[in-house]
Amino acid sequence: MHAEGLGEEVIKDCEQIVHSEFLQYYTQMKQRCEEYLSFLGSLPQQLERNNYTPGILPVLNEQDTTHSIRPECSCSGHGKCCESSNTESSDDAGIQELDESSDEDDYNFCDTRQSFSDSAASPDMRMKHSNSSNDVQQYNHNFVESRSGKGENECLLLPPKRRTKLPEPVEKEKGVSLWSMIKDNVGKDLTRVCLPVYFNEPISSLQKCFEDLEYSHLLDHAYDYGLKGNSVMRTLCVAAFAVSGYASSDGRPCKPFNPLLGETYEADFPENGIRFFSEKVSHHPMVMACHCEGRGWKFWGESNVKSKFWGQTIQLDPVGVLTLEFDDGEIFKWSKVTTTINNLIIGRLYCHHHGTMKISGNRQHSCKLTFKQQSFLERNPRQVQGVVEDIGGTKVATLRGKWDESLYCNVTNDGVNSSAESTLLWEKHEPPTNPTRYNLSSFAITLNELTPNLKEKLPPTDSRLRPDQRHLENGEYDKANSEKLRLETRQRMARKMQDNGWKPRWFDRDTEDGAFHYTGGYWEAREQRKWDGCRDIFGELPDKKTYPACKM
Ligand SMILES: CC(C)CCC[C@@H](C)[C@H]1CC[C@H]2[C@@H]3CC=C4C[C@@H](O)CC[C@]4(C)[C@H]3CC[C@]12C
Repeated sequence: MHAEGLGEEVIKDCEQIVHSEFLQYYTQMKQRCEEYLSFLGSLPQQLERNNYTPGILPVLNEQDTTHSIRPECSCSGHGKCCESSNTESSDDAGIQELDESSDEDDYNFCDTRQSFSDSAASPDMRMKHSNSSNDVQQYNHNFVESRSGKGENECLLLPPKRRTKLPEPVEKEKGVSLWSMIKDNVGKDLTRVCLPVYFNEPISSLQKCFEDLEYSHLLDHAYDYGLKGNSVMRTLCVAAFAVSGYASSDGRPCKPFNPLLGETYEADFPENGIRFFSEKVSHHPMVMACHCEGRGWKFWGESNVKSKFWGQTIQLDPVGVLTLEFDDGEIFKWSKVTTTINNLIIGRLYCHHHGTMKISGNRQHSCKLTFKQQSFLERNPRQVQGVVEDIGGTKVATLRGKWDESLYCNVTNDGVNSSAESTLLWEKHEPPTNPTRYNLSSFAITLNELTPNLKEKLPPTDSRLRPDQRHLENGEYDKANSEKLRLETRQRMARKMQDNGWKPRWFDRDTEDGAFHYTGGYWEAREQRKWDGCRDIFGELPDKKTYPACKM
């Protein structure tokens, strides 16, 4: 370059660029090697677990790819935390249905076909922050990229190929206005109004719970940071994870399906190193319990929202605590903040999240996050701010960003900012290239996929087998509506079943109003396709003779 007459400064710049690109490449390769090594390390166990004949390798690029997560459950973390949440709103990984009390029970279904303008979801493109490129940020970027589907084919783990779009709708969309549905119910509790399927998205609330784990890699980072003794970064990553669960709620105007009592959902995502399971454990009140195992951590909780209808808005206050336990014994607990759904009657329906979330750890650090209340004149809505404090209450790090965009942190030393530059902790994935009318994220698009291979392995209770939801996904609206009505008739028996002592199949609780915890055994039962006690909840109503057999 000297010989070509280039100036010293230009040469330095070039060196810098080459150096930073090399560093980026190096980090990426290191990451991939680590994943590959951990995968290789887990192979003998997997082969043993799956009884593969020696010499015959399992097929890896299928939906049911096995991975290195221990199947057993540990709920030892319950109640160990030094402090629990201070928010009255709370909840689990989760998500639940708007209709908390009687959902579609006393339905007054009317099939008015007018304009369904509210749901014209348009995924808005947001400005990307082009900020500092330090190691953590780069590491996160690479990680996000290798998991976001872009780098899918290069990934050494050969993850199952997941779909990138929903099926083309069979029928033309029907237009129905929400106002036409609720105008005859003014003064009644809107949550009790039964809506036709056009207001639903083809996702059940159990699947929606799993959406909170889209950015589970943050927990993998948190685990690694903790092992290296960096407790502040661990706490920051946990906080980023807790916020990231809200990202997919942006611009989603439709209602998830309310699962039937005993409905379940499994998500085996070896490419993310996680295995998730959830069950609807109570209909009155509506509660879903979930349990997820990742690399070095477990996450569990239950979701249950208390809703208040204010006319043009609905306020949802989640109830329940989420627990995250790392394999080294560190535990964090938190509760979700309040969600308000706005513009129910006029305008574009949207929701916002507000309140304080206290993430309490049982060791050195805890974090307090504030989801700012949205004001009418707010120029910068959806903001989240937070502080990480040590046990003595000293502020050691701050966090800021937006729940629908990204989060940055600043670690402070002795109360002084150690660097003026913020570090990117988390950034929302790009919207899908094939947008859906429900505005689902790329991750959400994959959740209801049912391959023939997976179908064979599922229990009869899995959300993917729910016929009305499947019809909606296929754009068969009339069939979806009639199946929805049939299942709602069935659902009306749920209260009776619960009163008669119905018990969830995979979760249990110590006291009548205690927290549900996973009793284990789902993945083991799946290996043997032994679905004892799992009824065909989506089939025709059982006749009187067989009815008492349903675990009453
Ligand atoms: C009347 C109908 C059409 C309105 C549609 C309402 C949609 C937007 C509502 C229905 C149920 C709601 C969800 C219910 C519960 C939770 C859990 C909470 O911790 C985060 C928000 C979240 C995930 C809500 C997001 C908004 C939601 C999906």
